[in-house]
Amino acid sequence: MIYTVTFSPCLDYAVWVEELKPGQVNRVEKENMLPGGKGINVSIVLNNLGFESTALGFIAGFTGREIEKQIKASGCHSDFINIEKGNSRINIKLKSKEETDINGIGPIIEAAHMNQLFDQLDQLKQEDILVLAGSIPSCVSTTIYCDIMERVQSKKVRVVVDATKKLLVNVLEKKPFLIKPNHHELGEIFDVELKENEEIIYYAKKLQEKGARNVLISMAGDGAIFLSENGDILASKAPKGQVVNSVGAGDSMVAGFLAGYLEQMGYKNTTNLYQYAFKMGVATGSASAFSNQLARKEEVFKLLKMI
Ligand SMILES: Nc1ncnc2c1ncn2[C@@H]1O[C@H](COP(=O)(O)OP(=O)(O)OP(=O)(O)O)[C@@H](O)[C@H]1O
Ligand SMILES: O=P(O)(O)OC[C@@]1(O)O[C@H](CO)[C@@H](O)[C@@H]1O
Repeated sequence: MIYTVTFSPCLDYAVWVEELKPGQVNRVEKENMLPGGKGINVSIVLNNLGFESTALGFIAGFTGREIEKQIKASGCHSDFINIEKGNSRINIKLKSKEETDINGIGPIIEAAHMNQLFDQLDQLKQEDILVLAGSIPSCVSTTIYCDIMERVQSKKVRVVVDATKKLLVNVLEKKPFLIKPNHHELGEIFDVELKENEEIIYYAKKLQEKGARNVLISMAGDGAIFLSENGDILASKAPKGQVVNSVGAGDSMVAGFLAGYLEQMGYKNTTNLYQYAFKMGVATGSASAFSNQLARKEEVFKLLKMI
């Protein structure tokens, strides 16, 4: 079974404004509101690709109820922990000449809520996959993903981490199965700005040396680079297309990678295991970027042929 954990789920309120005029009243041309948060996006895309998962995490208030309702309606399993005070975030995704994100704060997670999550994680079984993705509220320690990995360590759970800065660096010693920073986030860790593939590979290797088994670096419209635990280094350009909404492209990439990996494992085909998973990741990320909603199977397989 695959489990995703989103500490701070949200409603993503995407608005399209032809020309944004700061300091004035702007009227939107188009809008939509979808459940979001990185782990939740991974669960939704896995479901679109035909893989079951359960979305875990913390929700609160009327926004939390809407997130849960929409996730259920999409056919995903969820088992959220309810926080009594506050509301889950509404994150604004402003589409104009540039894409601007304004992400909310979200409710306070207390020790009792955290214990509930640990109780859920104790139910994980040997060989399950656990995706820890997204930011954490400031009341939670940046060792939390590492603490979770420690809790499930004896079960050989394959853990995927999509996080930034210390939250990501702190898990490396626990040998996560996969990490997926984008190239800006990779640069941020080492306080450098990364442009060339050679530089990106150099710093991605450093994360591998610190413990990550597989490292996937996404580069938005420039594609992605992958360093496998077998020592292979793969690079792919992103397929060309019309970008509609790239929110969740990175999460879709994680879901596509896992779907590709599990598909090949199902066929007991380990020869091109990571190559196929990587291609599926790129295709799924781009399928999300080229669409108003998260990637769907048909679009993914169309793009896969172009990679
Ligand atoms: N403009 C684009 N054109 C084509 N493909 C794209 C574009 N943006 C994203 N993608 C695809 O999605 C993948 C992941 O994108 P990106 O690097 O933006 O992830 P991210 O920064 O983690 O995004 P997010 O946090 O919004 O999920 C890319 O490697 C690429 O395959
Ligand atoms: O604030 P975080 O947790 O880092 O990111 C949250 C978020 O930007 O990530 C997803 C896209 O990856 C969106 O659905 C959501 O709004």
